Amino acid sequence: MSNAFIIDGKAFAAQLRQRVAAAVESFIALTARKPGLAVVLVGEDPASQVYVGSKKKATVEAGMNSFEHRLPASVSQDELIALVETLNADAAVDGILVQLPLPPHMDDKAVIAAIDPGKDVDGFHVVNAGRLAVGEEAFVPCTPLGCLMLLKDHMGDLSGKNAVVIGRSNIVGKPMAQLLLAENCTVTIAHSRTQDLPDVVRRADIVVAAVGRAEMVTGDWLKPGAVVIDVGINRLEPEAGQSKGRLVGDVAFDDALRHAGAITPVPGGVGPMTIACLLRNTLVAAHRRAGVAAPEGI
Ligand SMILES: Nc1nc(=O)c2c([nH]1)NC[C@@H]1CN(c3ccc(C(=O)N[C@@H](CCC(=O)O)C(=O)O)cc3)C=[N+]21
Repeated sequence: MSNAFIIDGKAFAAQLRQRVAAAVESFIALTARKPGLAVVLVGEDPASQVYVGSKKKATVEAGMNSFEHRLPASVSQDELIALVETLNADAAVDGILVQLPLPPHMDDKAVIAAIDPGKDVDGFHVVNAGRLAVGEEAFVPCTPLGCLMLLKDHMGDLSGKNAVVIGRSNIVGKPMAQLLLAENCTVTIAHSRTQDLPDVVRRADIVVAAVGRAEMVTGDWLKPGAVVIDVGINRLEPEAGQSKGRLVGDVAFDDALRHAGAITPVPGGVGPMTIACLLRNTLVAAHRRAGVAAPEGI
């Protein structure tokens, strides 16, 4: 079989960011204020600092306000929740993102529960998870939303397709399955206890890999022509003479290329879509809070 089509998430994300930036201009013309995203980072995890930095840059490039709050890892959960409550009450803040993971002395669930669901642009609050599950308008977590956009752009109608989601996290696996179900896919959620995982994956027209294990899905697991969305971002050990290891996904990319119909690369696939969807959700939150209709098709 010939090589798979490579789905360019980076290019799609750049276009989405342009559409968001244009809609931000119209929003400002209408309301005389900029949409605002507050990002809260607790502690000094280097990877989290990089992500927060790129979110800030993208937010400002889209014409929105970025409010960054960096707190020491020693901060108490009550102090963090007090900050979230201040942001809930701040009229200039449309979206609130508390960077995960939080330090071990904190309960992610309690902190997320403190976020106003109308400002929960990560879509992690139980109110948004519940709305998604019952088919009401909800903020959808950015990574699965970005995956769905790439799938629909590449495949068109997804009705009746067999989709296998590998991974059952609240952040990716579960909302991804809900979105695919809403698109009329037949959805299987596979996970670490799934029996005969390669056989389960072999039935899939659509494979979304979100397990966090480097290059776990190999080409022989794939039905020929399957569309593969690789959510994993894993850094390998550095090779001799290198300071940084390579970034790889949960799919063995070169191997999968010979079996798949299409596949997202890592980097340059799902990652950039996550940030673009965060801007998109913030734009939508701003419109809802202002009581004006959000533009179609964003
Ligand atoms: N409350 C919260 N919301 C999040 O959305 C959230 C979070 N916490 N914690 C951490 C994860 C991770 N995450 C990524 C975003 C963009 C890339 C991204 O753009 N990656 C680039 C490359 C990055 C690189 O080179 O290191 C790519 O895949 O092409 C990756 C990962 C958002 N997260």
